Amino acid sequence: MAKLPAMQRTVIFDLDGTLVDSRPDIHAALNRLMAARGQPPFTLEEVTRFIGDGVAMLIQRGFAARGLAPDPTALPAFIADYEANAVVDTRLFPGMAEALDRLQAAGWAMAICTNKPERAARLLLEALGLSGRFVALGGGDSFPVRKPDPAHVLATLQAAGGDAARAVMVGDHHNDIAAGRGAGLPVVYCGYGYGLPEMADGAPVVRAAGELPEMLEKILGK
Ligand SMILES: O=C(O)COP(=O)(O)O
Ligand SMILES: [Mg+2]
Repeated sequence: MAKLPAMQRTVIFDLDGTLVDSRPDIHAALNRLMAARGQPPFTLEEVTRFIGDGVAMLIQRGFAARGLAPDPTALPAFIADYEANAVVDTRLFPGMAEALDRLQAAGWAMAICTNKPERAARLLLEALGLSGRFVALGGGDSFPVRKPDPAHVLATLQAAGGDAARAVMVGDHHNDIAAGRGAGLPVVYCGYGYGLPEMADGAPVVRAAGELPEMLEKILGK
C-alpha cells in the first residue's frame, strides 16, 4: 500500500515577546498617551507587565496605575499612534530570522496567534518584511475570543490549514500556555520574552530563539 504523505506540521507563534521585541514602541506610544493626559512616563519594566492581554487591557492597566478614570477616547488614540509608529525600534529577537529559515527549510508551516489587534500586527510584519513567512494570522480582534481562550489558537490553526495532532504553540505568557494546552497542543515557553518565569507552568523552555528549531523537532519530529 502506498504510504500516505506525512501531515503538515504547523507551529503557531505568539507575536509580542516571542517573535519580536515590540516593547520599545509600545512603551513609547503608551507614554505619549499618558503625557497627553499630563501623566508621568512609565518605565519599560512597568509597561512590560501591562502587555499580554491586548491593547484595551494595556491601557486599562496604565490608567489604573495612575488612578485615571476610564476614557473611551484613549483606545482609538493609542491604536492610531501605535499603528503609525509600530516599527521604530521593534525588531525580531536575535537569532529569530535564522530560526524561521531553519523551520521553513524543515517544512514547518508557520502561523501567528497574537492578542495584538490584527491590523497593527499585519503592519508590523509588513514593515519587518515578514508577511510572506506566515500562512495565517489570528489577531486579538480577529475572532470573538482571544488568548487564553483555546478557540483563538484553534481558529488560527484552522486558517493555517493545520491539524491539532501536528501542531505546537510557542509563546512567552501564561495566556499562550493556557490557550495552547486548552487547544490540546504541546506548548513551548520563550524564557527570553516578557513573561515571568512561573508563567512557563511546567512547559519546556527555550532561552533564545536559536533553540526553537531543535526544541520543535524534539516535540514533533517528522
Ligand atoms: O498585545 C498584547 O497584549 C500581547 O500580544 P501577544 O499576544 O502577541 O503577546
Ligand atoms: Mg507575547
